[in-house]
Amino acid sequence: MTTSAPQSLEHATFQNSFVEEMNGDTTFDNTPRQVPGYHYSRVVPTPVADPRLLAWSEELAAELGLRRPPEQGAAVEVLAGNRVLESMKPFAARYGGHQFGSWAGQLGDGRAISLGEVQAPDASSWEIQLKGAGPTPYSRRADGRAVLRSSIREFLCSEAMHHLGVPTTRALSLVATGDLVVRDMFYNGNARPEPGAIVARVAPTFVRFGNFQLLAATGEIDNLRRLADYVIRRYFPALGEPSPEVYERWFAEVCQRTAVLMAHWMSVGFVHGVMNTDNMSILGLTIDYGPYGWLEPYEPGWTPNTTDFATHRYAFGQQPRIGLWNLMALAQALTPLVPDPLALRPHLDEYVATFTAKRQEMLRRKLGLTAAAASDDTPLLDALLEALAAAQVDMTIFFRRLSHCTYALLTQQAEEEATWTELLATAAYPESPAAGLDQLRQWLEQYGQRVRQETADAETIRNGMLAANPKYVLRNYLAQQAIEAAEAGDLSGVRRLLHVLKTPFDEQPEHEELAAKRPEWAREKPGSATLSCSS
Ligand SMILES: Nc1ncnc2c1ncn2[C@@H]1O[C@H](COP(=O)(O)OP(=O)(O)OP(=O)(O)O)[C@@H](O)[C@H]1O
Ligand SMILES: [Mg+2]
Repeated sequence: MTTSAPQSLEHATFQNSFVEEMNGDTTFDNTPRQVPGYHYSRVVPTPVADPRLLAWSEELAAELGLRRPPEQGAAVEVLAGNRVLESMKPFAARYGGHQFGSWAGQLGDGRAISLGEVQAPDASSWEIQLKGAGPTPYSRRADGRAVLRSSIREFLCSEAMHHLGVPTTRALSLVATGDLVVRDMFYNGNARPEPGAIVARVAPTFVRFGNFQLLAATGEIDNLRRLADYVIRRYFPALGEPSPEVYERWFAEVCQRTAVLMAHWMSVGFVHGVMNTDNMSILGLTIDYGPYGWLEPYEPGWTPNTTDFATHRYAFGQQPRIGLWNLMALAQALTPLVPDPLALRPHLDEYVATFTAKRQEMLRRKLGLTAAAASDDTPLLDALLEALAAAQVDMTIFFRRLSHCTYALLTQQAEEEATWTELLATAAYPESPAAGLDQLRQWLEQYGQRVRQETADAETIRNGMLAANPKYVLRNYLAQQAIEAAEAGDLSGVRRLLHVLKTPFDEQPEHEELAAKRPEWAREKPGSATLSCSS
């Protein structure tokens, strides 16, 4: 793919670096089993009945130099796994992981099948992976498939996160399979057939913490080193040729990237929902859009994942801590590669420092504050997070409105007290505690004093804030409404969200209703307020 004219996917030439450089199980036997000694298993996607293109990411396709295919035809056959190109060597990766804090042993790609890598016009290399493409040796007792509702969620959120500036795997296409998939959505004995779908995901690599963990756990140290060397040479070339010192620097880099990722999630109100170590990208990307959710009322203890209701291990406010826990698990796995395992420890402390600094920097941007040597804003920022948790206002609306209110304050367009009253009324939910709203009002008064010390003009401050506080995020109820319509054959909701979420920082007045607070009906609604891992 070196020509500049976009080409159709079926004419792309794939490279297969993972397959060629790693150790592969080439039995092509999909019997669920342990696959010791290997990094991956060669597999072939299982064809589906009637693949049709439902959605396509124009921006990602442009980056990859690909042309939008028609609804049916050769390219869609590739995106559904019905057609394997000659240059492809599809595989399922072998990995393990800690699930909800417990070591789960071998997991692996049970329904994701990588097709290989394509080279973009800018010479960057991108792996394309089909999620829901059929059984692999890692499917355990499951079917290797994915349903339409979870595939819509993965497709939309991957692209929405990218346009918000959050590091993430991408989604190129959403394809309906024409097959039915049986799922018990809440594991309560109500299994039903649902339409199946496949998302083509795209990332430089999908290697996870769990790939390393499994090799360490089974004592496959040569394979562990080989995987680390592959990842470092291909994805962290600036660190130099692999050596014990380079392994350490690489771990430090993974800590940094994970810290930055956590700061991004906290800044936009994203709750991943299943931060198991098999869902942690070695590149620091958001990976696996399962039972995720977006904070509406600001509640640090909130998670949409019903599987996690007992412990709230992966609740919004826990995420930075879990990032650290997961990095400790990765450090444990990498100890055979470094002479002094204790040498990895300081990088875990650096994770905390990087997260704290990045979080503060992002919060200051959201508030229109520049780092002033004269004032330490830490107490103000900490007090904001406490006040938001006490008031439980809508996070996205609060910050977006604040951008406009700050402008009004600085230009003296409105009286300060009235400005804050309007802001709180706009962002509050019926259940927002009155005492919490008072606390947030007091915080706003302190903030008013602080922001007046900024030297930039009001318009610059407002524009900076508007570029840091999105108007549109993939609210839980909006995704659910689009899914229900899509299941009834109407894809306009999916397409509209895809379109609006491309420019989440723009006003887009014609789409104002997609910026609305969660309606009361959505408060407890399954699929909106609550989700499970059944997908
Ligand atoms: N329907 C399924 N068929 C086979 N394996 C599955 C299925 N659903 C999940 N798995 C496997 O169960 C494990 C944990 O699932 P999890 O929900 O984290 O992943 P996922 O949503 O399938 O995928 P990914 O992490 O690739 O986005 C993984 O090994 C995954 O491949
Ligand atoms: Mg997963």
